[in-house]
Parts: sequence; structure tokens; C-alpha cells
Amino acid sequence: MGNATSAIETSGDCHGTAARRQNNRDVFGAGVSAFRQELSGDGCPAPIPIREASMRARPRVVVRKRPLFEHEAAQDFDVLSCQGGTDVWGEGDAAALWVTRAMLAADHRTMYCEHHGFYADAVFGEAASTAEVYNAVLGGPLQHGSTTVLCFGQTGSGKTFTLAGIIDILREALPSGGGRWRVSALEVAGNAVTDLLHASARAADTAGEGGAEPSSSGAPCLLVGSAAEAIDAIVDAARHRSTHRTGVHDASSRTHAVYQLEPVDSEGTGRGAGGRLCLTLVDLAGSEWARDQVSHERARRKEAQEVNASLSALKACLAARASGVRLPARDTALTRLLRGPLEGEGRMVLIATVSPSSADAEHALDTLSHVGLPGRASLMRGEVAGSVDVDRPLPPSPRDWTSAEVVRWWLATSTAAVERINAEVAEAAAAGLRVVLRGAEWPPRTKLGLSFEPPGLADAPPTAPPTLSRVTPRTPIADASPLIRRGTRLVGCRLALAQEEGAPPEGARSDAGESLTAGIDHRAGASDAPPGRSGLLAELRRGSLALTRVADALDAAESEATRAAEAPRCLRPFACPADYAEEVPRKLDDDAALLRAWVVGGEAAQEEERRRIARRTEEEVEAEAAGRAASVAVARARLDEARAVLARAAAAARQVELEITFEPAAFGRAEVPRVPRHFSGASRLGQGDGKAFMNAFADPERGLRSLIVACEGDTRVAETLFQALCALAGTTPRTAD
Ligand SMILES: Nc1ncnc2c1ncn2[C@@H]1O[C@H](COP(=O)(O)OP(=O)(O)OP(=O)(O)O)[C@@H](O)[C@H]1O
Repeated sequence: MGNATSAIETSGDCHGTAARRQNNRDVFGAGVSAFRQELSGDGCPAPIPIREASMRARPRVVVRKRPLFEHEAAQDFDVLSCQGGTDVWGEGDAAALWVTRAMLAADHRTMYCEHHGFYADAVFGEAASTAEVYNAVLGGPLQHGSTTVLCFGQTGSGKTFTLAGIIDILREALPSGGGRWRVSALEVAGNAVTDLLHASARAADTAGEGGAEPSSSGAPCLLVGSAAEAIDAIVDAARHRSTHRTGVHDASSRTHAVYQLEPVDSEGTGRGAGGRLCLTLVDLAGSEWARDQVSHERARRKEAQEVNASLSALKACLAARASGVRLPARDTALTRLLRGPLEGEGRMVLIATVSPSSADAEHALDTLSHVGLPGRASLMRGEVAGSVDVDRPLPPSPRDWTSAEVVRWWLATSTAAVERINAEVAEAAAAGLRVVLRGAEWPPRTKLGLSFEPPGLADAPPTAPPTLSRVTPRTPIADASPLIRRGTRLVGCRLALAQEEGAPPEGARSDAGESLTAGIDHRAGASDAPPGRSGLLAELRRGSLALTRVADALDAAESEATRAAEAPRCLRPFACPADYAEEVPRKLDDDAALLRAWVVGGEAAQEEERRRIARRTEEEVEAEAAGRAASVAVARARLDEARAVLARAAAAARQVELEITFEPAAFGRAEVPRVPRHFSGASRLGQGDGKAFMNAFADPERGLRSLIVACEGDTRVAETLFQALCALAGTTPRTAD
């Protein structure tokens, strides 16, 4: 009933996969044709299971492949290949439907086809008519008892088309002789069940003739005079089913429909009290994937979740029936309605409808893996001729990149960065790398920011010089040379206390001791007795302490000198909140005293009081001025003292120099970071495209930090990638903290 004319809307990983398949449809199409030839030849690619008589009671599985629509054929290709026959109820060989997945290898260049075979009782190709499906499924057994036909599959794959065709054929096929029929039509949406018959105009008419009463299953039903009337009632009822436009289909059935019809005798009892004739036809709502729902509003998404939940419950029941465990039939309204057939009552046929489009291959795999007969063959085939054109220019905005393009950019940019870094490392390796850190220039409250590999973890003997495991970015030492990075080795350390006017800095001397001036150098020939790892680290720790101590002392002295220089200004009246707080209550007291004097002694008394207040204020002002002069003298003395302290601290800081020598080691060479799993296709979440890449790494705030993690802590490579990505994205990169 639906009309699948809307273009397929894709997003995220599916966009990349579908586009790649479309771009290379000739190559992949040839892969599918070659496989079909193999199927039609003598050598079967995989053994087909045999259906045995003992399995007679199990539900039969029929697969129907719909034709590729014209709009699909313009860009996609057919990935379904049928093998075997259409005998639904017989024994012997099963049939198979093969789904070909057009794939791209991890090198993002090599294309190959993966063929997955699913077994069924019968497989109908795109050329098969609904009449053929009907004959195979219902032609004979309809006469013999209760049969349930369930149509299952992706939205837009042909469930309603198949069931509507079957219902049409039944109009002719059912016995036309006079005899009453009981018919019911229910719509199931989530856990809500609606009677479609009584919602239809026809139902109102026929209710008068036949009357409405519950069927044997308890569902409201109609009694009608003939099979043709029963079919008409179902056709009318089906028109009242809810349909909506989905991402893949213009008139998708968003609910399940359960139609039931059975002949009854003159008392209205089902003729099959013993060998009951009853036909239940179920048109399930199409299963949707997230990509089919991208354009749905909230209500539609909720509806899709309910559909998927009830389908999962149905699949669980089918699986339970197959394995003989207890049915979870009470979970949803749908499974409660179908409890009888699910528990093994009568015959059951599952018609799985599948779309042949290359864009729907994964959907077909999903449908078939839920309904197929046990056993499945997966054939991994070799490469198909041709490979993805990696020399094609990348789209200008990373947002438009496919996952393969993300990988191309990542590999090219990080390889270039790594080659540049390693060239610099090689150049510096011979010369050694010496950094001098001066106390006078060292920022206060700053640590060295160097972490070392624990002994034994580094690829070197424990006695070897310590190896850097991490360098905190944006520290003076990280800024001193880009070559100081993970893997670099510490080979020398010397804390020099330059003697200024013969007076060593007090703090440094008391902490570090005289031996500091000797320094340590681990390089061969540079020291008589190599101090080893612990000696070097101890020396570095003492040097770091001396640096931070003098830098902090200098900073404190500078702050104190600044405060001291500003102190006299604080003595101005009312500048200080305490003064102000005192002034206001005093003024209130004075006003009260004036008023009291006027009440008690009249205007003369008040004038006398005013003069007293004025006198008192003058005395206070004089006292205050004297006090302020004294404070200024104190402040000046404090300022002189602070300046002296500052001069001493600055002299001390100038005397401290920490000289560190590094050796860029071979194993510290930069390496091309692995492409994050989400883009290489190795992630369970699927493949990410340019949009996901930008969200993860181009954010000015968090991007660099995420890249450092992705580059396994290699800050320099991460920074290069970050800057290049931000330039492409037109954002301003911010540095990591
Ligand atoms: N075997 C087929 N031959 C020709 N056309 C088909 C076939 N199967 C399906 N179609 C067409 O495909 C479109 C979608 O089919 P249909 O409405 O039956 O899908 P559906 O699986 O019921 O989808 P939904 O679950 O969304 O309701 C319709 O236009 C239908 O005519």
C-alpha cells in the first residue's frame, strides 16, 4: 500500500557507506555478478541444509525479495542473490538468500565483497508474483486448519504489498458457497489495540446485518454472510490503519495489523472445533533504524521505538519457540494476541520481505538473521577490481568528508608532522640538547612539569638515564625546545649558584648545600663516576626546588613592595570602610543630641550643643591628621624595607641557574598516531564521518585535549593536527591547559 518514492535520506556512517557504494557501483556490481555466476554453477559456495520431516511443526520461513525501484537503480545496485526453490512445506534442501555487503578494507583503499547466506524454506526473487507466493504458502494447507502468516521486514520492503495481494487472491480462493464467516481486524500500536472493523463505515453497515461479537480469541468481530464479504471487511478495515511518511517510505504502516477470518456454523461456532479452519494474517510495522528516523519529530520517533520494542518481543518469542524455552508472550499486546500461534497452535509462516538495494544491505542482514532458518554461511571474498581514488581532492569543509576522507587527512597530516619532528630529533640527537633555566625568569608557583617513566617500563636498562614520559605543555621547559618530549632522556643536570658580590643566596644554599654547584653529567666521559638514574633525578628535584623557591620569594617580595608603595593612599578619610562605618552612627548621635538640647533648653541650648560638636570635631580632625602623619612615616619605612627585601630576592633569583641536558632517544621518535576507531570503522558504534570528526576534535575548547589523548599523549603531533583542522574549519584554536 505504501509508495516508496521518497529519496533515501541518510546520515552519519550510513551516508559514507551508501555514498561509497554508489560511487563504485560498477565495481561492486561486477563482484555481485561474479558471485551469482558461481551460485548458478556446479560448485555450491556453501552447503545448503536439509529440512527433515521431524521439523514439520516449526514455523516455515519464506523470503521475498522486492524489485529494485527505478529511483534506487539510478544510484544503488542489487545485492541480493537467490538460491534454491520455492517449496514451503516440503522436505529436502532448503533455499538460500545471499546478501552481498560492499566493503572497504581498513587501508581505506581496497574494496571487497562479503557474501552472507541465510537459509529459508523458500526464496522468491523479484520476478515472482504474489500469486506464486500465495500458492506456495496457502494454496494447499488453507483447507486443513489454522494458519498464521506473519509478514516481517524493513519498512518499504513489501510486507503490505504481499499481504494485500494475498488477501486479494483469497477473495477468489475461499469457498464461495453460502456460509457465515467471522472476521476481525485489529491494529496494535505499542500496547494499544484498536478495532479497525468498527472504525470503518462498512463496519457500521454490516453490523446491522451480521452483528458484532467477540471472536474465539476475544477480539471484537463481525459475522458476515460470505467469504467475499469477509475479505471486503478486511480491505476496508486496512484503509483505517495509521500510516506516516518515514525516512524511506511515503506511506509506511506504523502499526501492526492482525486480520483473522474463519467460517462458522449456523450457531456461530468456529467450524474447526476439532480441525479448525482459521486464517490469521499479520502485517507487521516496518522496523526502522536510527538513520531512517533522522527527519522524524518526537512523536514519530517514540512510535518507532514502540514498533521496534514490540518487534523485539516477537523475535524473542519466535526464538523461544524454536529453542523450546518458555515464551515471553505477555510482554506486549502483539505477542499476547498471537500467543496461540506462537505456542505452536496450527501452522505458522513467516514471510520476510527484503529490499535489494545496496544501501539496505545491513537492514536485510538484520531481518534475515532474525527470521532465517538455523545456520548461516558467511563467505569473505577477495578484493573486487578497482580501488577508491585517494588522489581525489578532499572537499574543502571537513564537515563534508566521508569517513574514508577523514582517514586520508589524518594519515597525511600526521605523517607529515611526524616526519618533520623526527628530522629535528635526529639533528638534535647528535649535538645533545641543553636548556638553561634561570631563577630570575622562572614564573612563580610553577613546577618543572616533567614526568619520567618508572624504571623497567622504558625500553632501556634500569641503570640507564631517566626517560621522559610526559612534558606538561605550556611550561617554560616545554617552550624551551619542541624536542623535549616523551621519550627524550635526561642525561645531565647542574644547579649553578652564580656568586654575586661574594654572597650566595641564602635560601638556595641552606636547602641545596654546597655540593649542588658540582652538578651531574651522565654523558660518557663527562663525569668520573656516573650517578645513574637516581642521582640525576635527585639533582633535578633539588634544582627544581631551588628554582621555585627563589621565584616564589621574588614574587612575594614584589607583591609586598607594591602593597607598601600603595599603603599611604589607604589612609585617606573614608577610603577605609571602617572609618565610614564609624562616621554614620556618630552623625546620628549628634543629631539626637541637638534635638534633645532643643527640647530641653530651647534654641540657645541647641546652639551651645552645636558649638560643642564643632569643637569636638576640630579636635578629632587634628588628632586624625597627627595619626595619619605617623602612619605615613610607618608606611614609608615599610616601603623601604620591602624594597630592600625585593632587591635581595632579585639578587638571589639571578644567582640560580639550572642547566639540564637531554638526549633525544631513538625510541622517543614520533610515530603516526592510530586513526581513532570511530573513523577507521573498527568501532562498535559504526563509522564516523567529517561531522563527527569536527565535533570530536575541532572544538576550540576541548579539541586539543581530545587530540592529545587520540595521539597517545604526543602533544606536538596533536597540536599540529589541531591547528591544521582549525584552519580548515575556520575556528580559532585554543591551547590545552
Ligand atoms: N514485490 C514487489 N513488486 C513490486 N512492487 C513492490 C513489491 N514489494 C513492494 N513493492 C512496492 O514497494 C513499496 C513499499 O511496499 P509496502 O508498502 O508493501 O512496504 P512495507 O514493507 O509494508 O512498508 P511499511 O512497513 O513501511 O509499511 C510499495 O510502493 C509497493 O508497491
